[in-house]
Amino acid sequence: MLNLASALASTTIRYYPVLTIHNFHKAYNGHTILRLDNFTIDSGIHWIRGHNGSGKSTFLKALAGILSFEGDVTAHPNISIKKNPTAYRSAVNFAEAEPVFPDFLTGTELIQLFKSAKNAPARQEEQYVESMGMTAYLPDRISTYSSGMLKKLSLVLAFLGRPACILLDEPLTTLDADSLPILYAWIADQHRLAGTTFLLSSHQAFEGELLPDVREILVAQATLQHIG
Ligand SMILES: Nc1ncnc2c1ncn2[C@@H]1O[C@H](COP(=O)(O)OP(=O)(O)OP(=O)(O)O)[C@@H](O)[C@H]1O
Repeated sequence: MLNLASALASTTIRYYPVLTIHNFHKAYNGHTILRLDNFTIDSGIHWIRGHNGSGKSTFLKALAGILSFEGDVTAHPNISIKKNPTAYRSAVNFAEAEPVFPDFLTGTELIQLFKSAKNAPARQEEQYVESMGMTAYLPDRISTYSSGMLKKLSLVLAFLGRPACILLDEPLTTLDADSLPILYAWIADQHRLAGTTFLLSSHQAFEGELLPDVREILVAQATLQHIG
C-alpha cells in the first residue's frame, strides 16, 4: 500500500530551470534598469508584474535576444543567448507589447515567414487563427489592421515552432473581452501538452482563474523577485 508521503511525492510538480540568468546588467545612458547576479526561471507559467517603467519590457526584450545587455542567459539545457543565438532563438519565442511589422505584407505572408524561420509543423497556425476569428482579415495588408488585430497576429506568431519558452509582453492589452479566455486556453494547452514555459508581463496583479499554477515575479528597484 502506498503511504501518504510517497503518494504526495508522486503528485508533486517537478520544476526545472528553463532560463538561467547570470551577471545580468542593463543600463540606458548609464542609468541601471535591471541588475541580476543569478536568477532562474523554472518551468511553469510566470506572471511578471511591476509598475510602469519598472523594467518588464526591458527584461523580456533582453531574454528574447533583441536588446543588448551585459552578462548571459542560458536556455535549458545549456544554450547561451550569446554563444548559440540561433539555437536560443528557436527555443525562446517573443511577442512584443506593441508589435510593429512590415505593413506592406499580409498577415498570411508573415505567418508563412515565421513558420519557415521557426521550422513549424504544417498547418500549426490554423487552430490559433480559427479560434481567434482571424481568418477573414489575414489576407489583407498589415497596414489595414487595428491594434487588436495586430496583437492577435503577434500572439499567433509567438506560438509557432516548438519553443521551450514563450515570452508575452503585455499580452492582454488591446485584446477584447471575448479573446482573453481564448488566449488563456492557448497558454494552458501549450503548457500542458508541450511543457512550454510562459513569461507573461503586466502592470496588474494576476486575477484570472483560467490559468493553472501561475507564479508571480515582481520587478521593482532594478531587480526581480519570485513572490509566489
Ligand atoms: N530605449 C530607451 N532609452 C532610454 N531609456 C529607456 C529606453 N527604453 C526604456 N527605457 C527606460 O527604462 C525603464 C524601463 O522601461 P520598460 O519599458 O522596460 O518598463 P516597463 O516595466 O515595461 O513599463 P510599462 O509597464 O510602462 O510598459 C524606464 O525608466 C524607461 O524610461
